[in-house]
Amino acid sequence: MCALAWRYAGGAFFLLATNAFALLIPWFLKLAVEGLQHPESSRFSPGACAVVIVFLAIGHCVTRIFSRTLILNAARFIEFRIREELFQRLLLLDLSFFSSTRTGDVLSRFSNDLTNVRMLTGFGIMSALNTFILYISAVTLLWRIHPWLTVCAVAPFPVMVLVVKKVSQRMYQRSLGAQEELARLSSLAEESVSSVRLIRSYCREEHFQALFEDVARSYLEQNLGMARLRGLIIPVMALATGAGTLVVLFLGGRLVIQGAITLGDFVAFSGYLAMLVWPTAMLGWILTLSQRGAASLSRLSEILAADSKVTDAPDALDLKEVRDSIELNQVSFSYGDTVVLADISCTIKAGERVGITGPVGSGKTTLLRLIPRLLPINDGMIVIDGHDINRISLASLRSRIGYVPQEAFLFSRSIRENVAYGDHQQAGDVAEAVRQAGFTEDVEKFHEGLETMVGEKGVALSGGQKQRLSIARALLSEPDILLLDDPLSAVDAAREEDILEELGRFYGNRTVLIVSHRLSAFRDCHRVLVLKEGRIIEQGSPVELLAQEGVFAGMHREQFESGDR
Ligand SMILES: Nc1ncnc2c1ncn2[C@@H]1O[C@H](COP(=O)(O)OP(=O)(O)OP(=O)(O)O)[C@@H](O)[C@H]1O
Repeated sequence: MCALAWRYAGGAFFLLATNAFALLIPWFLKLAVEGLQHPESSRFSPGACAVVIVFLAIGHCVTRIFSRTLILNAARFIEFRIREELFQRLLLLDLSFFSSTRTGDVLSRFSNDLTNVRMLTGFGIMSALNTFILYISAVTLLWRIHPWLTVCAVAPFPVMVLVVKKVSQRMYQRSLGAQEELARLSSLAEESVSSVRLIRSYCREEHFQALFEDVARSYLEQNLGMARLRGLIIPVMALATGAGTLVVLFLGGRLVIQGAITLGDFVAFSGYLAMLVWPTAMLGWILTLSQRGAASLSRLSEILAADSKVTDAPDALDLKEVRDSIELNQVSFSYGDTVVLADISCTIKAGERVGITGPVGSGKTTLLRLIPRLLPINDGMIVIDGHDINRISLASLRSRIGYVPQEAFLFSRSIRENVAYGDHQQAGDVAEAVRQAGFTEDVEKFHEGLETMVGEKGVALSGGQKQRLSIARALLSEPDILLLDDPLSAVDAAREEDILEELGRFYGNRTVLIVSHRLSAFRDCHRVLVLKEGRIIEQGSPVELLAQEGVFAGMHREQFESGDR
């Protein structure tokens, strides 16, 4: 049996013990009362009963601690494992999952849904077990004292279960609402803090103040509503207990007078009935908890069971180095029903530098993302060094490729750590990569050089600096293939010249694909592909394309005239 099952089994054992101790207390109270009434015929003196009750109370307390610790900790372990697995799955999921799922939604699965599952597997299971044990044993004992009195006394209980279930459901809705308002409040506060300059320059302080007040008020109302509901539960329980006690007092009292039950029986009966009140209220809560937990489990399993199209084939091979060409054979790609790339075929020889340009949305980024398998190929095939990339292990394929995405993502760490991010062996020369990316001059201006912290998402760096850091990160791993997605869009023309000079030296024998709107980025390229609506409409060396007088030549003319070369 696994450790978790042992914890639950141990927890159940201690729950049994704790209930046994609890149930014996009213029984000894009964014996004590009978001892007081008939000292001559009773087996235990009231004093002996009091001592036993003290020991029973201690036993009850100790076993309760063990049962709670074992079961609630088991739930914590379950939560820990699901969280781990969830995160592992998230890192493996296809990019399409992230395009179709909101970040807030993913985060809420990590917080709300995991909490619901923990509550179900901890408190839920413990309370269900406890209620089950207590009901079986207490009702049996009540029945033994007097069957009809038992039926009358527990009659109001189903009403209590229904009311608590209803109230706890509404409380859950309120708590969801409150959490959503809190999330809105936090993101509004974060947005306001990060855009404080913009708010001031447009004199929008009052507007944001009013917006914040609205959300804060709605958060307050949700919480007040929750407090009102919570306040309802106690009177409901008191009502049900009172009704039960009234029945016991009225009917039970008469039974004592008639001599059908003893006074001790009456005391024990009242004790057992009181013990049932809390577990009965719990029953309503457990029902809500299990509905909520089941819904959360199914939301979590959507991620846990989500299919990833980009995975390693069972017999995936390791790509040690890339010596040969990259071939694209009739490659197509669609986002849903929208065709983004159609029938792309071309061969990029080893060491060739290929520029890719075309209008906005023509599929350039998508084409680059297909090569390291960041997106799955819908149709056709990409072959590197004679191997279909779907048969190459993802880790080895990606380790041979340096990819500089359009938007540089930086972690809030130092420049050095950001550059060395992909260098698992920490063998690369960070300073050299920084130099090759044309970033040295900027780094030297910072007091702490490479150790400068870049702030959250690199707020302390300019757009161009972020891009160059991103290039340095890709260069550090000395890749055989370099994929650059508009890497110089935020870099000024003078700096672009220097970076291209440095990059040109780094290119060496590497195969390079560089996407750019600025044609000047293609100065070292042997060939340029022009994409339009997902198809290659022109290709050739820059000189050949200029001579063709097509789209490329038109773009060149425009940029030449506007001075953006
Ligand atoms: N995650 C996505 N989900 C749905 N459609 C997408 C997604 N990403 C891109 N697209 C669409 O695919 C098309 C091609 O996008 P892509 O980013 O490849 O174009 P691009 O040529 O690189 O554009 P740009 O020059 O602006 O960088 C666009 O029409 C875009 O709207």
